[in-house]
Amino acid sequence: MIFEYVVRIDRTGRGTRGRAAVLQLPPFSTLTFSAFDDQQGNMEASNLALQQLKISVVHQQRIRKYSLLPGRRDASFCNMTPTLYYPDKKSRRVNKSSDMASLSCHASTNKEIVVKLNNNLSIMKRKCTENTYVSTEACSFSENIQNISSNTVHEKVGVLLLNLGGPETLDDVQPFLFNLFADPDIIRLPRLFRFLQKPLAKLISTFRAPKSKEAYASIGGGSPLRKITDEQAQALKTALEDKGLHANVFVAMRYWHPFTEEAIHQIKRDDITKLVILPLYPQFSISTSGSSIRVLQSIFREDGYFSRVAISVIESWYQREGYIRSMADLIEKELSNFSKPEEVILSIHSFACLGIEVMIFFSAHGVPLSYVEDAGDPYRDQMEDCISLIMDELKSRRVMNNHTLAYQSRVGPVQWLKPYTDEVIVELGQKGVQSLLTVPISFVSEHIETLEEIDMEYKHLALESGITNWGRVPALGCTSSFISDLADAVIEAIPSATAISAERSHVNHADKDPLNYILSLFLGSFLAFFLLLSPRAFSLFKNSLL
Ligand SMILES: C=CC1=C(C)c2cc3[nH]c(cc4nc(cc5[nH]c(cc1n2)c(C)c5CCC(=O)O)C(CCC(=O)O)=C4C)c(C)c3C=C
Ligand SMILES: [Fe+2]
Repeated sequence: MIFEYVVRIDRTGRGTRGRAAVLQLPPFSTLTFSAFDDQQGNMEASNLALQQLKISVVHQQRIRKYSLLPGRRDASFCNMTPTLYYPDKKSRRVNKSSDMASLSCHASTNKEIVVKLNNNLSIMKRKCTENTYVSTEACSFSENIQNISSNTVHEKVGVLLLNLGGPETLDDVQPFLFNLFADPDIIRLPRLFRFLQKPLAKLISTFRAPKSKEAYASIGGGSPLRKITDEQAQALKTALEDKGLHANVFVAMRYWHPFTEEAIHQIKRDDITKLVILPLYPQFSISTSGSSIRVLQSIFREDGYFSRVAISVIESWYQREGYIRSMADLIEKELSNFSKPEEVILSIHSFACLGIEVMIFFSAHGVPLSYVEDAGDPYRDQMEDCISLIMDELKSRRVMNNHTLAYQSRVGPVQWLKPYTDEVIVELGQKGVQSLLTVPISFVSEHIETLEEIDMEYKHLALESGITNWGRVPALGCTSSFISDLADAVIEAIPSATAISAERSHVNHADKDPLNYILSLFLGSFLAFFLLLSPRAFSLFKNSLL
């Protein structure tokens, strides 16, 4: 289904500031906006109009706002896929004058799209489709809801879950760490030094392995990640069946078994024709979802099988109602176990300053600061947004506790996102906070950093710092409301699955340039010599890893 709207640029200034049109969309419909400027008739004005068009998706009481900017594809945001069509290239709106650009959004079940009009824009008219009516104030549709199974009757749908992976035995720890540090999205070396990636990974993994082994030994001798992810995959498959979609669910781990290649083999074996890629990280980071997606992209480009597969990537999903509600449920439940409700209520009014209130302490896995500040990683923004959504949800349930966010698990000598979890715990203790409820927020399974770092190291530090009541919210795991929401995310992503570009990966000519190569060899050897043979640099380097 395609719905089209025309947004008119009104140069007379007669438009109404802040007016909103509410469009109620049936599942799997497409909404196309076009902008045109009938006085000027040029593309620039149309693009400008689209830049000014603010589109929000209503999640019950909450409204998430964002602007659709030309060139920015924000595929997963609010379950909408904005795409700009330029009339001089390939536009469906060929019957109109050339001063149009259109924007199409795939909307999902029960969503309302609110189009906020700025001062000089107005929604002018609706195009096409039967049973549809529209006004400048409100537009709604009464189309039949498309049946999921009819949509996919000739298709074999696959869901590919992406995760980090973890060592299953203590012997796996060093090779697992090698795979992790050999990832150019984890240790981001300048191009000139890329050839040092593997030797450096070998060095760092060898130094770090004893400390990591100790941590894995303390949680039973290995990571629980594979088992939990397999359980989540099975639960997701069942939830999809319950919602009428038969799909095979695969797991691709980035640094340990089952590796991405193993999942790819299974996808081909099962003749999958539509694939939804779902990272098990709620927020996007270059170092997590980004790294796994990069590996997949290169496989898809090289393997002809995937030119026939329609693919949809859900890059992040922290903003989904089901996830936010499930997190709020866990926090609320843990708060009620933590302290008697009267205590919480009293603390809100009068005892907060005495430190009686339970502080909700979100602890996210950190990333180096340079990822966010230099490489444009949206991780910190998404994390902050995620936390404010959870807190809004809690407030709507009258849970009024204070909260704070800090970043844990830093590795190496560089600066990571601040504040650091360990430092904040000490500060809170000094300020007289007595009760802390820790919420691991960047991951949906129990893993080494919840079971060892939070439950053992941080708990110990908190108790030492004067915090007397310590609690921790469990990871979501297979919580049914959460898995059901992931299933909805998959179903909603299916209509936007498209064939990937047939374009093959190209080798950067700079990589082939002999002068560059010699220069990087020389500088790389110098760095290796400096690190490995200078005792002082060596010990600084080693200490920074431990
Ligand atoms: C959103 C989650 C994660 C981000 C972001 C992330 C970035 C990141 N991690 C390292 C280094 C290590 N991570 C390790 C384990 C680990 N990391 C995550 C998640 C994120 N990492 C998880 C879930 C796990 C645990 C897996 C398990 O076995 O249970 C480890 C190994 C453990 C240890 O030695 O501490 C390292 C090392 C970097 C450098 C980084 C960003 C650049
Ligand atoms: Fe990590």
